[in-house]
Amino acid sequence: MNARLVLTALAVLVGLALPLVLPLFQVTLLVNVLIFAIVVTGLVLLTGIVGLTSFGQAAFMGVGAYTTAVLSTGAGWSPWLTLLAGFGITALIAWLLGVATLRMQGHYLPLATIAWGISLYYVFGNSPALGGFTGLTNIPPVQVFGTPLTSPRTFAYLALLGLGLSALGAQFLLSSRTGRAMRALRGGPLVAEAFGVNTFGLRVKVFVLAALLASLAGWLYAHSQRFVNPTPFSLQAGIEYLFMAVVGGSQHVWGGLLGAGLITGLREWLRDVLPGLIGAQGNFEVIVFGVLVILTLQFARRGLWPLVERVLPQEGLRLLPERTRLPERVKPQPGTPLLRVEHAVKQFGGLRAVNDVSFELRAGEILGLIGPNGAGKSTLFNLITGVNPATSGQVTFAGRDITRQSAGQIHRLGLSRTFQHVHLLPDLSLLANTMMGGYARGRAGMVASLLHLERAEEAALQHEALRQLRRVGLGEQAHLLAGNLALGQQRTLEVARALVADPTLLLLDEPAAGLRYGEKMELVALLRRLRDEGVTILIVEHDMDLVMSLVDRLVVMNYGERLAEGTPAEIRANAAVREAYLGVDLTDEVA
Ligand SMILES: Nc1ncnc2c1ncn2[C@@H]1O[C@H](COP(=O)(O)OP(=O)(O)OP(=O)(O)O)[C@@H](O)[C@H]1O
Repeated sequence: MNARLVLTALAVLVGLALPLVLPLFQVTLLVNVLIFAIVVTGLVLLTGIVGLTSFGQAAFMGVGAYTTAVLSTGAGWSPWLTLLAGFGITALIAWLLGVATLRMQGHYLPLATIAWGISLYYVFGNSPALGGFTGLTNIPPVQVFGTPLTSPRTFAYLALLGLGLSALGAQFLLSSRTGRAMRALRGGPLVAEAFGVNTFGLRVKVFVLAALLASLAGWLYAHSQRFVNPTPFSLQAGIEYLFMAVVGGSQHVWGGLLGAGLITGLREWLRDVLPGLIGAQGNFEVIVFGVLVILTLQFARRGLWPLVERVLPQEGLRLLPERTRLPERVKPQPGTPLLRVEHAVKQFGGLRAVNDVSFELRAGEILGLIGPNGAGKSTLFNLITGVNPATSGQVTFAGRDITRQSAGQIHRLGLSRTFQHVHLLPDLSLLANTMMGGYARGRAGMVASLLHLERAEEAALQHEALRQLRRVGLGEQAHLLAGNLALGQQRTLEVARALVADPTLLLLDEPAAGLRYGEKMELVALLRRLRDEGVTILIVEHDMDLVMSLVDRLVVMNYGERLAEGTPAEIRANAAVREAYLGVDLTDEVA
């Protein structure tokens, strides 16, 4: 029996018993904790996982609360209908805000959510139709099977259901293809885009989802209090939700509940004790929260939940039964042209980083791209992978013109890559990291993931990832965390991840950088084995020894131009290349 499952079941049982056994005052507090935890669950997904900060979650909560307050008191709508209305309005606002700000990197979203939080507070407070700063009263109770939930004890079960569904959906999402793409977004769009993720679309979706969770919380809040006023939906409340996420552990769904519980409980306690200690009335607890957040960031950067996690039993590798296999790509015949670069130019202002470079790569070969520092190798690499398009010239891959295509579109045509600086998800297992490479081979979207309806596809991805891990020699470590691997193994893991995409062309960006001699030898052996299995490889590398002993042909660049092209023996004998690599005696080095 899975120990974690038992603990979760116990936690659920305790949760179900609490509304019955606690004194009424504490049940009211519990209801608030559960409602706040729903908002923080959204922040876990948005801020903890994807890395986008929103100060506006309390305002989205306000949209849900005021929608139900207005429609259920003024128009006599059933609260169940007003919940849907709140979702509709929230989704529209969040989508508009997201589309306007999420295309841009940087602080646009946090600033926009601050503006949104402040303005909505004053809209609520200054609208007579919304009751101004006094708010709206006489909100009807929610009815379940004809029974009105008027007591906090019964209402707590509705809040528990709301949080339970939100947390379960969030957990399901995080353990899915979409969840892995969300995690990959955290370090910037580069990796996610390289594996075919529509990064902008995904950011908008997560932002809307987090807003919907806040809206649900607002609806619950309005019907638990039975009145609304603007205070709980102010910018300050929005900041407090971020505090909860940071203190609890913003990358964990359980961390959200822990943070909501700690901050809410602490606030009640401080409100009792602080005025006595200080001798004056005021919101002094906010100062304590500020100190608490600073201390958390100093001593437990990832919040308190990871500390709890350390003492919990660790989860082993749980494989789903494989029912189907992922469809495979038709591979080109060995020797047929696969990639063609023609007169490629890349201009950065006055600098031509790539100047009229042409070469061809045929299926089944390993081609090396070498050149001294600043020769333009990385720029050419970016131009082939769609990270940075060419200023002029043409790049053809698998018979298609990819010159103006995005990284994701090119990836879907069969090009898969590794990175010069390793980009892995250190907190995830090798298996989960490898599965990220198969993103473009899956179909399941966010809704299917939230509902756990993508298990057959997930199983197929798991088994394909495990096959690729075994192929590169990491099968035994599949359950370990990627962050615990040595650099050489991390680079090998990136190769496995790229292979899960079932590529026709594997692009390796300086795979030997930073490796020790033994690790380099292992890498060479692996790449040779892959070539023998028919994988086509383009490798950009500094290490001449490694390149010369591995590749079939070489393209040498210097000052942005193609200096030479040929077999390792021809390149070694080339006088111009020797000159470009002044001080590097190619003959000696390889001997
Ligand atoms: N985004 C950019 N903006 C302006 N100049 C750039 C940009 N990217 C690269 N360059 C310049 O283009 C030239 C080629 O750089 P590139 O990184 O492609 O060379 P490289 O051969 O990969 O070098 P290294 O081996 O050191 O990584 C360099 O002079 C570099 O400063």
